[in-house]
Amino acid sequence: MAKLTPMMEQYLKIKEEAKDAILFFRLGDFYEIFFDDALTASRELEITLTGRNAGLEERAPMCGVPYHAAEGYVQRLIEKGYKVAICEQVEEPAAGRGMMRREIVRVVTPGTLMESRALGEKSNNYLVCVTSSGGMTAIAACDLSTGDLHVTSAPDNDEWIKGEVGVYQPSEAIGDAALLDLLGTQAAPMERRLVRTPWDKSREDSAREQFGEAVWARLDEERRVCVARLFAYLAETQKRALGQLTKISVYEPNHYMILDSFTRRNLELTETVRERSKKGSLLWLLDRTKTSMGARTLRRWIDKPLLQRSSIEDRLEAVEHLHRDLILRGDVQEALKEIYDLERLVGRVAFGSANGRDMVALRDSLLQIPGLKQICLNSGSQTLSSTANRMDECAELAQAISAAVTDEPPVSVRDGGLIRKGYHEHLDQLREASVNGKRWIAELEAEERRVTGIRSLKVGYNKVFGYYIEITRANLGQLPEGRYERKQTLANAERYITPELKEKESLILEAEEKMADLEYGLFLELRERVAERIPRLKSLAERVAEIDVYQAFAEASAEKSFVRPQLHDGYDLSVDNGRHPVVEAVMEGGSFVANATGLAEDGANIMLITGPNMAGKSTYMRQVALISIMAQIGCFVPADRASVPLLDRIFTRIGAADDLVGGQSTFMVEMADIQVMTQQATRDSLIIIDELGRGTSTSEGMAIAQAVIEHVHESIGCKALVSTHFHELAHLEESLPRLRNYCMAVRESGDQVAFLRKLVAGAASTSYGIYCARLAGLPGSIIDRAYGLLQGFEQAAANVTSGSPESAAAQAASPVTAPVKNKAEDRPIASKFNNKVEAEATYPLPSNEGPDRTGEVREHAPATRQGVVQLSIFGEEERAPQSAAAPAKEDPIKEDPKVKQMLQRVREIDVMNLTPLQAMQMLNELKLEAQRLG
Ligand SMILES: Nc1ncnc2c1ncn2[C@@H]1O[C@H](COP(=O)(O)OP(=O)(O)OP(=O)(O)O)[C@@H](O)[C@H]1O
Repeated sequence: MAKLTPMMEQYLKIKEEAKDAILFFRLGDFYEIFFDDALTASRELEITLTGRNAGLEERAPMCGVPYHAAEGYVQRLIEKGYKVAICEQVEEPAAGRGMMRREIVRVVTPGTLMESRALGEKSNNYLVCVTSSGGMTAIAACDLSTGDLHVTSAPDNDEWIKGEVGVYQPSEAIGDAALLDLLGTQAAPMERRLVRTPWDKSREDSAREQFGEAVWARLDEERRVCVARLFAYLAETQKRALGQLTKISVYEPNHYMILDSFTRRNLELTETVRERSKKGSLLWLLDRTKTSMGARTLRRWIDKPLLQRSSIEDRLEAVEHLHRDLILRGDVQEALKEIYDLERLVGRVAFGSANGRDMVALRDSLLQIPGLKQICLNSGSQTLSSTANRMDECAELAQAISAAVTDEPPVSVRDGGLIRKGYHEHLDQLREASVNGKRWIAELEAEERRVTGIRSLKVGYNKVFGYYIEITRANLGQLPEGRYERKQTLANAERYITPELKEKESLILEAEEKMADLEYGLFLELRERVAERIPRLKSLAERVAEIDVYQAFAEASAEKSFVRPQLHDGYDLSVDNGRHPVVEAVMEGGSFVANATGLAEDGANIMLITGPNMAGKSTYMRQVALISIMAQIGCFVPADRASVPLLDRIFTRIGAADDLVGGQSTFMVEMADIQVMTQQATRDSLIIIDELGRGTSTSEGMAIAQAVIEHVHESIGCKALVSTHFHELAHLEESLPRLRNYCMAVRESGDQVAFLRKLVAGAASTSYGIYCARLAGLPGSIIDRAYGLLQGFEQAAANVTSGSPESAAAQAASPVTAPVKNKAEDRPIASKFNNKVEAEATYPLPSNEGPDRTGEVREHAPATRQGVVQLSIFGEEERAPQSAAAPAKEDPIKEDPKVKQMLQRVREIDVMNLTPLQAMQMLNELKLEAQRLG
């Protein structure tokens, strides 16, 4: 039996502790990686795979990286989603002893990075822990690099978990395995690849000790469970004190507007849908922050709009002052510019990696605080004053750093040059000794040249021999015998020493070594003092970040002509000349067309928007949501005037963001979203659905769309914006009193169509789909063929008889605004719907009039001016004709004998007993008859 070498035995023992990580095993100047880890690492890092005798029959696969370059390699593995365990030698090598002790000193994971290029300056790097207990799910999110720790909980609910975790865009998740699986299927909305580790170890006692009894006592049970597990993970991976974790911010989910991850993406709050880049998002537009802390806070605010009016008003008050007063804004910006990333600094102090330069940066930042505080106190803004009053200047800390640290310290903290003269007496003495020694040596050169007469004689230094006197071979003859001791012979020169020189040398070296040690010790003392003030520094950082976001809002609002929104506790949402802030910003020459919005409790709360492709429907609907979000984060809004209620939630179902996750079809994704919406929307929510009901057959899509709209209207009662290509749904305005039709105006001239981007009352009647296809540059042959086919379809629809092709049947069915299946199904409609059925015919339009008989809009006059026969089958109950439809009913055209005759025909049909196919045939007969009657 082969026997493992002792080193390999040690390796395998340690590897047991870090099974899910790649183990970096320190051997001298290298980290060596063995076995499967070596196969992975050599592949991922593109480093050579070798082998090492392990005492086994075969050599163990091995690869390695030099320890001084390890950070970059670790980094690359983390970015690829691995964890790395760093194993060091934890005792000095000594002769005659057996194996040196080695231990894992830290496990680096994506969610626990402390300092690396992967940490975006302006974004947090979160590790989340998700646990469920007693019917409640708790989520804790921690950014170890800044010391942020948030925790919340809610009754178990998959949608909530996915949405809430999505807010943090974590790079790593731990906790209950089942919950992690849930996150896995929703990986798409996350910014980065999510590394998941099931984790059930808990350290409640140490967590309680860390945050204090008082804080712990206030946490609900499920939140304690979650934090204790998170804490165990951090303790086991970091293996050091976590001084930066001083505070738990506990929040209730219902204190913020709820935005699920799809809505967040659809509205492009922090990244765009297509490129997933910050550029082009709301965050990008508003980010005028001057500090990294401010930038991270802005992102958090955008992700969590507030629901308490007073808190929003406080923010708006500060923004208003900074918006109005240019000088104030300028002063605040100047002060902020000099403030360093205090949060990350605090993280590095706690982690033990802060160096002299960090201290200088901290000092310079702290020196800005009194000035910033004064500016805010004099600003006249209550919010700014109260924030300033809560700012702890930490003046004694700035002083201590100033007194101790030189102005330009080196990167390393081990090699001296850190501590200022006059700070420490013994250090000054050592320095003096070293300086004197060096002066003596400098003088020695001149003196010996004089005595020997050798002008090229020089005193030099190297690491191996120390100080020496060097004389070139040519001058050796001049050197008096026995003056120096020979030390080293070079090709061209001899090097000598003298006892006195060696004496001075040891003085200097000793002093220097002592100085470096002493300086390091003094620096650690200072860092310790900073560490004691971490909680104060962290809350100072929060205040600074807050002020930074206020000025960013003010700056963007001034530049983009936003106005302060009026918030109220009521229902109605009313906006004059609202704009989409980002679309407007990227459009040249101020050509964005502003549009009003009015959604009222006693008027209409559902806007049904029809209109051609490319008309601006999605932009308009997103703009309404963005205005609400901007108001609720405390920013001014892109409008001439906006009066907005507090929305508890925004749901969006917008086509462009369709990520076909987990093999679901577009239609299934849509239906799943709608299901969540119908379940969770309240009266105070806003629903946005773009192109409701697409993705399935026309009649089924339309049927679903109508049913959903009716449900929103009757059962939820919230504000809703719905766009659809089913122009036939416009009739809903007659039966649903709180729904209004709108469309995007279009001007047709010849075969040109101009999109006016103006929202007007009334319904549109064509999609200009083929026209848009032409704009998109499809070949002329395809466009011509499409127009030809369209005509054919329309013709076929008009002539359809029993057994006709399905496509034609679908076309023919399109005017049937009822969930009639177009596949022949023999049950009568009545048995299927089992309720009141009503039939009605509409009549030909006079040729010079658009469908909008009120005459408000002429520009979207449709191409189809023939009459349609409409057969409506309503669900559940008979709906009395609504007042909105009344003018149409009294229309003199209805008195026309031909029309009367048609209406009579329709009323005679026994719709209740028709099968869907029969209904369609009947419909077409009616159409033909209408045509015959002219
Ligand atoms: N109010 C506006 N003013 C100026 N340009 C606008 C406006 N609204 C939209 N646009 C421009 O029109 C383009 C199309 O807008 P949008 O995507 O909203 O159309 P849509 O009606 O939803 O189209 P589709 O039905 O094809 O999705 C946008 O990319 C934008 O550049």
